[in-house]
Amino acid sequence: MRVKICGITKPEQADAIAKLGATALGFICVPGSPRYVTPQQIRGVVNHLSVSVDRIGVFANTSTEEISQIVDESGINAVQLHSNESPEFCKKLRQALPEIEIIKALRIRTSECLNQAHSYLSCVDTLLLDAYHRKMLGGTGKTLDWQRLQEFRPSIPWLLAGGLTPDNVLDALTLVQPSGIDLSSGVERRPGDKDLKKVARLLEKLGSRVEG
Ligand SMILES: O=C(O)c1ccccc1N[C@@H]1O[C@H](COP(=O)(O)O)[C@@H](O)[C@H]1O
Repeated sequence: MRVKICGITKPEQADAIAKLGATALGFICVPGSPRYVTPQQIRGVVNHLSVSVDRIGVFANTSTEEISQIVDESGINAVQLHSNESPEFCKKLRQALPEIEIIKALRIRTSECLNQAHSYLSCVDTLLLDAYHRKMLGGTGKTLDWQRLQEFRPSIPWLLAGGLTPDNVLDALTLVQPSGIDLSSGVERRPGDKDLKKVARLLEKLGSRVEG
């Protein structure tokens, strides 16, 4: 299982989290988020890494041109689209960045929102489910109704996000079978400042479920 720790801002925390066994680090490229980092800051973190992990940039309604430029400048190898990006936009981005993993986040307000997944299956590599919040795009700490996700088995890999913590992650995983999980506020002291003890506890709880 993939384990993504999102909202990284500090080079030394990124390297420590990767060494603890996380398989992906997430960087918020959404201005206005308290976890926002510039492409140069991401480059600083990526250059500081001593182990190999996926480096995922999180975007919200950003143009393909701007995403391509940030990919070049920062050294990320995956792009997470966390707003209202259409399947057509995802196809255009795939053409612009054929080597880059594209992850489409769906913010789930009602069970019907899960039906949107079908439209993205042929144009992205991975889906991500996050909880809907009226005012915030992400990093909300709000959980999804895992019971209602039991039948969610898309034909492409998917990540479960939304309010996961070291304390509730195993409860979530007894109900749903995602290909990976994504945590931000559940493993931090304050936005952008990760709590390494919480990350260690998370990875300890996951044990052999984490992919090698
Ligand atoms: O974290 C943010 O500030 C953020 C801003 C804009 C879009 C997405 C954002 N974060 C995403 O939120 C989920 C997890 O949040 P949490 O674990 O509930 O705190 C994750 O997918 C992040 O990439």
